[in-house]
Amino acid sequence: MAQLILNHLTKDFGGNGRPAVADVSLTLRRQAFLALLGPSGCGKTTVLRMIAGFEQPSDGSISYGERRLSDAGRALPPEKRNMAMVFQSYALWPHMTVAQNVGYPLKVRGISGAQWQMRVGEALSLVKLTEYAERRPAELSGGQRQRVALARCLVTQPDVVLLDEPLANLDQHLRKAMEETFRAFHERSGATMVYVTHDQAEAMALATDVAVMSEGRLLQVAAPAHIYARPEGRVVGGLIGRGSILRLSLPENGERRLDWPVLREALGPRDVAARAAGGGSLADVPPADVLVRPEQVHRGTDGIRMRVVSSVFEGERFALDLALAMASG
Ligand SMILES: Nc1ncnc2c1ncn2[C@@H]1O[C@H](COP(=O)(O)OP(=O)(O)OP(=O)(O)O)[C@@H](O)[C@H]1O
Repeated sequence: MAQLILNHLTKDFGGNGRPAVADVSLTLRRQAFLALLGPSGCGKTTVLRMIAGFEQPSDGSISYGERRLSDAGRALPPEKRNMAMVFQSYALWPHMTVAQNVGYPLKVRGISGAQWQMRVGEALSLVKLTEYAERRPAELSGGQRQRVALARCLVTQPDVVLLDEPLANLDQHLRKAMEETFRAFHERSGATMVYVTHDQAEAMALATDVAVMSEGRLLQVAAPAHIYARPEGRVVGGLIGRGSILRLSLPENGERRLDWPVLREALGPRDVAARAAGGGSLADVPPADVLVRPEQVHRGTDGIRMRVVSSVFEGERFALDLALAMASG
């Protein structure tokens, strides 16, 4: 089965700073749904644009199965890649009806008549817009417009669908509903999807794989549950899920997962922590980053004292911001 392969992909726009994308390698199996996540300016859109063929790599290559799509020497034009891209701005033709917008890529490919009707009808039905076929984009809500853009993508039966923050312009409620549409779209189309987002909750909800980038580099790629449980380093730990990262001197026992007694001692006075290390002093042990998730914090008699800095009502629960006596967060 064909795979999308990024091999040491690099893009340098020629400024004085670091490359926009630096040495990114990634293999995506067919039907994977990759969420590309990271802070603003980390290179997500540039990766997407290179896959689509709108930018040429400065180094490295992109292949789909055996087929080389681009490298620093040559690049297959976007229309020859059998990919489709969905933008934040929808990019619909205002003078065309919904059906004409959806069917436009078929028309460009010379498909008309009954075949055109059937494929447009199927695509509209999938995004639940059959009744809106004759409307114009101006007569639709933001969510409906985005569904038209998705349907237009679906009719071409692309191998790869590239989505650049497709829900960024929608309100929270609509985003949730659209996540369902994306899931159905993914199942139905069987395409490989690459989805750029700032929103880690959205990424976790939709993706089969999450890739985190920072400053042009790929930091970690893993399934959502894995990256949540075992983020590599401060940047990924800070981006994925909620939690606090504490800097603590810990006894070196090679364990990544800490039992509460060990953590309690590390949070306590230094001489107690030193005992946990086997009698030596922890003063020389370089501090390590310890990620604590909200669901791992329990109230009990065996605990340590914390101060409630703030309490925010979130519907089914309160979110408390807690401060330790010795560390912030
Ligand atoms: N055409 C260009 N010419 C020069 N520099 C560019 C160009 N496109 C992007 N860059 C730079 O490359 C870096 C990465 O940009 P990119 O748009 O890929 O980031 P991003 O992660 O998608 O950001 P955001 O989440 O804000 O959209 C940025 O520093 C940006 O200024």
